[in-house]
Amino acid sequence: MAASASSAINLSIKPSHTSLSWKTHLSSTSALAVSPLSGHRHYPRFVIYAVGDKPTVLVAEKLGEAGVNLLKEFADVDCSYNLTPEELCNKISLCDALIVRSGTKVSREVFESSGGRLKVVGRAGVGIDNVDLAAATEHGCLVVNAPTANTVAAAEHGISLLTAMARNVAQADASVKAGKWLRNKYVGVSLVGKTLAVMGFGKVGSEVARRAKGLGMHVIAHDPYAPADRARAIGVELVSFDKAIASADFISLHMPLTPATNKVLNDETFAKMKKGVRIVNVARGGVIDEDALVRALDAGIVAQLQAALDVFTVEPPKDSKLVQHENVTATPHLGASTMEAQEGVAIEIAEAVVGALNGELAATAVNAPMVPAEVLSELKPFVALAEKLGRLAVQLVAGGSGVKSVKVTYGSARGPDDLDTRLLRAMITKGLIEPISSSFVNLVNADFTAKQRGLRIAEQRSLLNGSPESPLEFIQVQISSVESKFASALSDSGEIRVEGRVKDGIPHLTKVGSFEVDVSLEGSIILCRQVDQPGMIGKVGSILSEGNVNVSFMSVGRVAPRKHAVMAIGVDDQPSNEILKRIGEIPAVEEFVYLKI
Ligand SMILES: NC(=O)C1=CN([C@@H]2O[C@H](COP(=O)(O)OP(=O)(O)OC[C@H]3O[C@@H](n4cnc5c(N)ncnc54)[C@H](O)[C@@H]3O)[C@@H](O)[C@H]2O)C=CC1
Ligand SMILES: O=C(O)C(=O)COP(=O)(O)O
Repeated sequence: MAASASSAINLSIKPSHTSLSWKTHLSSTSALAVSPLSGHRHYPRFVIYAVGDKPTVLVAEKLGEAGVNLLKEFADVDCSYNLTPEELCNKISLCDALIVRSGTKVSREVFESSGGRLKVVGRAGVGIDNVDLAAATEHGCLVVNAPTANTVAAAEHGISLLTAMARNVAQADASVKAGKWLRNKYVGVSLVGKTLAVMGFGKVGSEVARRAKGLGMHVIAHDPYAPADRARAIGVELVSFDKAIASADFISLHMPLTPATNKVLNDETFAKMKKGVRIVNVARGGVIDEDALVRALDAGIVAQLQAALDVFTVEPPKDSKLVQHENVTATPHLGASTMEAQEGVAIEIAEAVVGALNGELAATAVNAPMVPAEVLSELKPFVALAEKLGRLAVQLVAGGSGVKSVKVTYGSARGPDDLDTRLLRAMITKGLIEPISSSFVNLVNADFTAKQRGLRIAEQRSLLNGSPESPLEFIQVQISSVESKFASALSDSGEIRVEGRVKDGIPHLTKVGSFEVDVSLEGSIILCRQVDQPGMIGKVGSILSEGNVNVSFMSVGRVAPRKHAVMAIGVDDQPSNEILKRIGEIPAVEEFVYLKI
């Protein structure tokens, strides 16, 4: 059994508004808390739900036509380019999704201004450094990108800059246009046999490496996370950062901008480079300390240092010293700008955004687990079960208790590595939190919301014998250190315990406390503890039928004949207060609770 846990503060249970019970806990039949999204809850939708019939997608930067057309089949599309930050914040509360490229800052203010409506941000490209991911996650907003369609375009642009810089193409072009003919001034250097250090050996970096090999260069790479066999397959040696920058004639940057890569080329690192090194940056401006680069260029610390830059810390760049420098070749962030890449990126992001708005898990999710499609289809019924068990368990907690600690046990015949529980944990969290708060919980923000509310969820596996055909046999949810409004839901060790299984694709409640029951988790449930005796099912059934409440399922779990029994009754309709009161007044009924699923 493996256990993992998230950290905790305190989750207070408000006075019951989603469940009713008599005898052990008297409360009124106040209105049920129904979120505007609750109509979708019975579907295994993982991430988000579109609000209204047609969602609205704001496309804030130029997107290829094929992508816009694809979006229009599904959504109202508002293509508004060049919005100021204020205009974006004003518009966003009317949008379910936002699509941007690198030119739009999707800041915390954008998420805060959305009033909870913004559910997907699509980045039509790779780098997501212009999106505040922490704020997106806190607001339950999925961020997806289009990570593959512009790889070749960026690699080709890197190679263009490399070759153009080696032969002073940009400078020579400008001088010819200025009426000069300076054949001696613009003598270049050859690429063949020179060492190229590729910094960041991911998709773009490895394509640059492949092309540079074709130009006869000796290619080394630095990437702490790249698999050695991928490098070996292309004939590239992975080396340390210091070795890469010290031995390179050319350095090409292809890592993302992160706290670790911010200004990774600086005064200190420039000083370690070879004389005459040439640097290409098609990644992000922020990986170079631009002031240090200007200093290195000016001081000639590195003789004939040259740089070819497609990206800048601030775009368009404000530092004219850098872009005006004679040894600098500059392009306006054109790496992804080919016709082919832009069409590809537009389709890739439109499909991801539409999928996410339809509640599918996105394969390119940046701030949520990516679950392969085949795993997803297997897990679907268990995802529904997980949410319902969470929802039931929390409704069994007596008002005033603080839920801090939840233990989830997954009963499975599969090996420990064969079950991805992130989705299940998120849905249990959703079930636990939504009935008692106004929070909207989804796969994106489940762990964050749990942590923020002080809800610790420990997961463990119970390895079962038997056929591993199904990913799971049962899920058990236990809430410890709380009082229950239905004492029979407490296990021998004092935790609220509910357990469920999937039968014929439908989630069933199969255990409450120590009592075995079997009731399908659809509609709502009445749990009743009574002294086991003939006629109980009939009595409860006839009271419900007098209230025109349709019973979908009934099951009785008992410890022994004529001793205590728990009756679980599935009902399609919500019984009135009066009907519930009459059930409570049956003399053999010791306690009961009405639970909304
Ligand atoms: N100029 C442009 O228009 C374009 C720029 N880009 C930028 O290029 C960069 C790379 O893109 P992809 O190759 O698609 O991403 P990727 O994720 O496939 O590759 C990035 C690589 O950088 C590595 N890395 C992470 N931290 C590192 C560190 N501290 N030192 C060295 N390597 C590190 C990662 O392990 C990964 O292998 C991104 O910043 C992206 O935004 C991408 C496309 C177009
Ligand atoms: O994909 C990336 O990371 C890029 O930098 C491309 O940016 P763009 O979409 O052209 O603004």
